[in-house]
Amino acid sequence: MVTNPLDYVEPLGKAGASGFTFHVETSKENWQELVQKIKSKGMKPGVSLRPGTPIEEVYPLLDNENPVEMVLVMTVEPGFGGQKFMPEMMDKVRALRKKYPSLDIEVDGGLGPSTIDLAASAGANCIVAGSSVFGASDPAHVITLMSKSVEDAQKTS
Ligand SMILES: O=C(CO)[C@@H](O)[C@H](O)COP(=O)(O)O
Repeated sequence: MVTNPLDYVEPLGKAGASGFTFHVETSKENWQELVQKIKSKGMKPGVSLRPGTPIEEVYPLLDNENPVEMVLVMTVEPGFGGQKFMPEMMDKVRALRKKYPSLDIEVDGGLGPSTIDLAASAGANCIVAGSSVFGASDPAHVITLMSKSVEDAQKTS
């Protein structure tokens, strides 16, 4: 999480990033400028929200003629890996999936074999996982398991 995302759009675009996600909490005044600049650099714009931020705060960024294309629901406070997944954040994922059936919805924080089904069944289709993968004896197995959970949930939704 950075407080001045606009400063990073150009360097990340030059470095070859394909997407750029900024926090709604730090971008209330300039999100439209941010989205425009991110797209002009060939990146996909996304918006993220902290656990204490209501989901309604991202709706204006989606219900817009130049919308963000992904929402990242933080399932821990941003800052560091290894924190505990907050299952109550799945209400936000469910609300988003109901309102925007084809939106990319990402979750980040505490995702692993024991929490992936909650996120997948709520409607998340992009998963950020740190410790559960890098701390596993068989990281490929954990990735396969989580991918399957998301794919299976999408088939039944
Ligand atoms: O860095 C953060 C949040 O800022 C973490 O949420 C990681 O992005 C994922 O780490 P794990 O929770 O999977 O260990």
